[in-house]
Amino acid sequence: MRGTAQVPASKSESNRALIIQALAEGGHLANLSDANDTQLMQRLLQDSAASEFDAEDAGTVMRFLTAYLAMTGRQTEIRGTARMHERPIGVLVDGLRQLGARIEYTGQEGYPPLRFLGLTPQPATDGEFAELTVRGDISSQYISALLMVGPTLPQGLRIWLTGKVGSRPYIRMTLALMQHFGAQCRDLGEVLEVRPEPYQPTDYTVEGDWSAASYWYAMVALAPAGSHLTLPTLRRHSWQGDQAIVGIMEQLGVHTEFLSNETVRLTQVAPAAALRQDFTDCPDLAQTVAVVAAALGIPAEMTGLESLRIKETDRIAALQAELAKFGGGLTDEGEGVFRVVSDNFHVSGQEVATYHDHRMAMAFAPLALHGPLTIQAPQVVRKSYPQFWRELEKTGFTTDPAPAPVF
Ligand SMILES: O=C(O)C1=C[C@@H](OP(=O)(O)O)[C@@H](O)[C@H](O)C1
Ligand SMILES: C=C(OP(=O)(O)O)C(=O)O
Repeated sequence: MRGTAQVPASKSESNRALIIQALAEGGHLANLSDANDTQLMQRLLQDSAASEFDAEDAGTVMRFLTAYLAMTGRQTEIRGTARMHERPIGVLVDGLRQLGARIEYTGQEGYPPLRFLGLTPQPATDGEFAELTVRGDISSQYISALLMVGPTLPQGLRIWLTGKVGSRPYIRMTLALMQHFGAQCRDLGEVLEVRPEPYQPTDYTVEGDWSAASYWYAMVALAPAGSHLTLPTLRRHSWQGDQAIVGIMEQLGVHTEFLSNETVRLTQVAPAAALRQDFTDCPDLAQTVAVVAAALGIPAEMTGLESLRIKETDRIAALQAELAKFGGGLTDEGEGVFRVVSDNFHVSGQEVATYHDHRMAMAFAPLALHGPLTIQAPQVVRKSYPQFWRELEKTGFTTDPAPAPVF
């Protein structure tokens, strides 16, 4: 395996930049992601008069747009796919209600769909900021959503975080982008503060997506000796926590060299005998790492996987079912510890179910380096990486059917 693979622009950065741009009422965004999640966010933000918004299966769209619609006082509704209606949103709705938003659940309490009935201006509190206490152990997206509307509130916002905070780097990314657009905000650990200073229209160029890059790392890890790959657009000084893939993959046999501040070259090194990794900060890397460790027969202990059960699918159950087809597994050792096991791992024409989850398709695809396999519903990749199958073909894989333009 040799060559260059293009990764998409970061969907997390793109979707934050779009919300902030809408609140800043200006600024040019370059290199927005072609991910469906981003294209969707862009379309919905342009459709300001819609009586109903469909966030489809995009968590960031559902959560960020909910805060945006609520705090701009819109009277409208938001819904999503059947799976989205199983992904909780109560923590965010509670926070927005405390800030004066009138929101109703039109289905099950605590879950989308939602109806927005307008905004009741809140009397100024004694303190400097409007204050919220928000638990951080379900999704960081609620916290990012609240932070981004913070500059528009008359008193700004102070958020006290409680519980184990997952996906922290995504909160830092939110604050960094807000600051880029002129917001005055501070990360004090358990407390996050946003001053009531408006955003300034500012330009921003979105960086390449480190979560998407993880699948190329997986391919280099599983490729024949002597393989190497170049990935442009990945920033050395990134706001994305999923850059953690650099350190994790070093242990799984992939070395990263920064050819410049925006290009990496991946080469092979000897892998470690075992891996222990906490995914609290980088949950989207878990599937990639589990599959590679199983395929290489490297015992891996994985922790911090709590949020995986409420993503596009129950990713723990999906990994367990699909790894088993190859002679691998993910065993629940209790107290939040999962172990990747593999016994005579072999790839010989198995069919991988993808559970409406782009990351299931992309995490299992690299196994094709060890034998033929079928990925069901390959179009799921459009959520974050529509060109994925095309890029695979460019680096020497053969897919049947060949990637269609819709991919
Ligand atoms: O804010 C974001 O852009 C994201 C935060 C993470 O979600 P959680 O905070 O729910 O873990 C991550 O899994 C998701 O893909 C994108
Ligand atoms: C969990 C993900 O996305 P979201 O929560 O935004 O749907 C993901 O992209 O892996």
